[in-house]
Amino acid sequence: MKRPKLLLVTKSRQTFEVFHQQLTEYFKDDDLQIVSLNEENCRDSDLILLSSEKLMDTQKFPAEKTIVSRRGLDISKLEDLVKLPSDSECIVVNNLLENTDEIIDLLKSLGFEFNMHPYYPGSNQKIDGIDTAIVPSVIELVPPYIKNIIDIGIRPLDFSTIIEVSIRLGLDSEKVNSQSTRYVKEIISLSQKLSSSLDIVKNLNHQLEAIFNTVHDGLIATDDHGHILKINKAAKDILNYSNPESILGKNAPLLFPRLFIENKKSKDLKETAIVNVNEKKLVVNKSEIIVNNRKIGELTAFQDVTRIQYLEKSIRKDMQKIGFSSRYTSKDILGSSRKIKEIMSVVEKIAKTDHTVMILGENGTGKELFAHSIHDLSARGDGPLIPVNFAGLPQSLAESELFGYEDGTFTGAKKGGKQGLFEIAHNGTIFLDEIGDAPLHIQTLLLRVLQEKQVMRVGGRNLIPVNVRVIAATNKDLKQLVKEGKFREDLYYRLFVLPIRVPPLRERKEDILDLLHYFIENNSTATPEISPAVIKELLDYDWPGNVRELIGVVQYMTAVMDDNCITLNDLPEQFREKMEKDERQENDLLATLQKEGDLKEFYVILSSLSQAKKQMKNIGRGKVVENVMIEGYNLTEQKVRRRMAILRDHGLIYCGVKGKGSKISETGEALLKMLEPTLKV
Ligand SMILES: Nc1ncnc2c1ncn2[C@@H]1O[C@H](COP(=O)(O)OP(=O)(O)OP(=O)(O)O)[C@@H](O)[C@H]1O
Repeated sequence: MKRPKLLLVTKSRQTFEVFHQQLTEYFKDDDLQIVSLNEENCRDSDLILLSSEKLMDTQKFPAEKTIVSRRGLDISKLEDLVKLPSDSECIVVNNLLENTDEIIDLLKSLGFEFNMHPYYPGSNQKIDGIDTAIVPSVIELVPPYIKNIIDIGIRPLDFSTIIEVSIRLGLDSEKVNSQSTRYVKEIISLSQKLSSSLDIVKNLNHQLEAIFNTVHDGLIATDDHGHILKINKAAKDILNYSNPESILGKNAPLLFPRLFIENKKSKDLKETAIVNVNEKKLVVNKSEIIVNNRKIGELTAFQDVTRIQYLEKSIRKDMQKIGFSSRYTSKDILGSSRKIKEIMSVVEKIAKTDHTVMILGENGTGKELFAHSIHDLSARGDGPLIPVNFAGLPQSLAESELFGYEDGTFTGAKKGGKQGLFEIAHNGTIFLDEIGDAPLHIQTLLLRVLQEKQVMRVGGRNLIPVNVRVIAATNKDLKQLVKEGKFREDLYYRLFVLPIRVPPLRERKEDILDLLHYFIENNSTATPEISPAVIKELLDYDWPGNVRELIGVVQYMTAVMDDNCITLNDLPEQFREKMEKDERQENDLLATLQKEGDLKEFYVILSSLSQAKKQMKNIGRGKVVENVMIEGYNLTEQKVRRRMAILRDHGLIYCGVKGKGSKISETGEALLKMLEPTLKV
């Protein structure tokens, strides 16, 4: 059988080669002879295949055996086109306007909706803002300002043209069929790729939708004309929108005028506006939605302030639970002494200022209690109160605890870094307890925060502004530490803006009874009876550990007492020592007095002075001798003088100089009381 001859007419050599290769893939060499254009071939070819209709005009081809090829796209190059967003602006480049238009038409017919502008030699227009070109292999024609070139390659013959060639030449179509399987496979693989990326997009969309609806902020996305593109559940809840009809596409400013129109007053998009809607106060923020460098609409985000206030409250409650808020208020400070009343009135005044406070006082006097009260009474009372105790803070940790650290600063450091206590105390108060124990390098950093009101995390480079009030406390003599070079003088002056001194308990003994009764009530179910002797011991005691020691003593007494009654036996160790010492001293005194004379003689001298004291009188030796005689004791003035000197030497009486008379002391009265039961006549 004669081998049919196909004349292939193309404009370029490259196209000829692509077509040739394609046809020989489908038809065996011995089935079909493919030839290029010359006169002879034109005459005796069985079929003429033109690559483009334009070629019809170049020469008179016999119409009955001429077909114009339909051209497709190289599937292997389609992927880049598919990835290009559908509303992209691009130029389509080719050698002639009509060839360019042909590609544009083809792409449109395939469903690509890019904004395509023809570009060919001589068109010379520069289209602003376009940086993508679609080009069938002729990359050299692409203008230099284009950054993104999508080469779709030389467009091959459309599959239908190959089928037509096979039919017109009466060729075996079995091979064509088998080849078509490969073509279909390519399409399937491409569409699989596409559908898997579509799946990813679908999943992403799904996740975005979920996030959109999970946030508590109201979110409304609108297009450039204010039509709603998307609205989340929170937005509908906040705006009380329960209309079941679809809200998408509706005009947002018409539907929610207060939210959109009132908010328009803020010119700056980033500005936050407060708008009243349905008796709710909403904080509104707007931002632009930008896609491919183009603004396509706006996102309006809003929160119900009442909800924020509620959240703040519950956070504050949580902070209280973990100790980040004041545990005590001024009502917790007990005591009715003049000193405590004075200090409370100072505390109230100090609390109204925002200055640094330095609380001085011995251990256990209640410095922490005062710090909490100042914070609680201040304008920062609703903010955090962060206590830092330098006595218990390891030196190695002090800096990172106070100032925080950045991610990756040390091995084992928390991912994402950690806030320091100063940052946590923002808008509140930091209580620097036992400040005298702060290491010198930390003192330097503290000074910097106090001066600059900014902190820098360990390993960080940014300064973080903090608004924190400082209350410091110490039981040490800071002035002395400054002299010894252990405390920075500049920090000392920074801290001593408002110093207050909490007096030790022994200087305000009136408070002992208030505190005693309060703590006893707190430590026992039924209020116990307290023997007066115990009260006397408690009032006489020096309380080196102050209120903290008193709490301990009450706990001890209520634990060991019998029959709900506290007696001398229930006093703890430190009292027993004192009582034994007192007893020893008493016995020593009695022994000394007895050595010097009759105890009764001392008794009458003391009793005579005690009587005079009751009458608010100081009496001289002569009067004492007189009184002693009245009592029936015949003591010479000399003897009386000697006994009075002994009493004076033991602190039982005071003797005035030059006839000013003498007076019984408190210890003298105590001894008198002790001797009374046995010696009183
Ligand atoms: N005036 C007061 N009224 C009621 N409780 C008090 C009073 N003063 C102190 N306390 C109680 O005494 C205990 C010790 O007080 P706080 O810890 O405030 O003393 P501090 O001076 O800070 O001691 P330190 O210097 O040892 O830290 C606490 O339990 C506190 O509640």
